[in-house]
Amino acid sequence: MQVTSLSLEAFKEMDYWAVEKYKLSIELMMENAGLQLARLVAKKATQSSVVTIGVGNGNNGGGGLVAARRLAAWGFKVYLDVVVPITKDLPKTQLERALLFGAKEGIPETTDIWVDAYLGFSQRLPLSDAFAKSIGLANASSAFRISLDIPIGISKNGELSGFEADQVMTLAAPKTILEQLPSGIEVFVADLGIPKAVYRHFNVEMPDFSKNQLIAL
Ligand SMILES: NC(=O)C1=CN([C@@H]2O[C@H](COP(=O)(O)OP(=O)(O)OC[C@H]3O[C@@H](n4cnc5c(N)ncnc54)[C@H](OP(=O)(O)O)[C@@H]3O)[C@@H](O)[C@H]2O)[C@@H](O)CC1
Ligand SMILES: [K+]
Repeated sequence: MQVTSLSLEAFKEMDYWAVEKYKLSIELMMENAGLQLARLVAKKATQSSVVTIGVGNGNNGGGGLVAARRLAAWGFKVYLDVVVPITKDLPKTQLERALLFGAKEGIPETTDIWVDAYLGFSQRLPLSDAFAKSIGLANASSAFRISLDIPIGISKNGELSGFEADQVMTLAAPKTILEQLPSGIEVFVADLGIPKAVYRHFNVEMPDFSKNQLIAL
């Protein structure tokens, strides 16, 4: 029987398969993730909106930085809340690109849309104080809040004690951990470009990305 959502462990395996068997690099998939995230932010934004994108030192942060670059390229005001030093190669390159495109480091006085690309599926709880501080500021602000892939601070059974997202844009396939989120939170799934054969191999239903690469669940 096909399943419609995946555990984080199963998703990591699926992802590994796409990289190994189809030479789909993380950078390519990150580009797809970041573009869809930028589209979701832009739908909510006006040209005067201030967007803050929070990033950590991993591929979740990397996806957020691609979104930052795309949004800056479209003319939006983008700030980056860089919580920890960005030392890993790919996120570091994405940070350089986003800054060259006009994103600014720091948290502005007011934010209209706050994006959580702090940490994704490799997050361990409890979070360090630096992440907890940023989450506190985001939750206390009046910003509309969007999480990339899974919210930072979500527990294994889906309790949301971290970033209080209004929307979550998850990648490639729905994740079971997101099924426990409060019903008011809108969840979207975005296409990473993983082929149907990989979904078939893992017995998971592929969302119909043929018409739309950003689908509301
Ligand atoms: N197809 C794909 O795979 C694609 C994946 N993409 C995205 O990648 C995401 C997964 O990325 P990821 O594995 O790099 O890890 P991520 O969740 O960003 O964490 C980063 C690092 O943070 C650290 N850390 C953990 N817990 C911590 C804590 N409590 N306090 C402090 N630090 C902590 C830990 O580093 P360590 O401490 O182990 O050195 C960890 O490695 C995924 O959710 C999706 O959004 C897309 O970009 C496109 C394609
Ligand atoms: K996140």
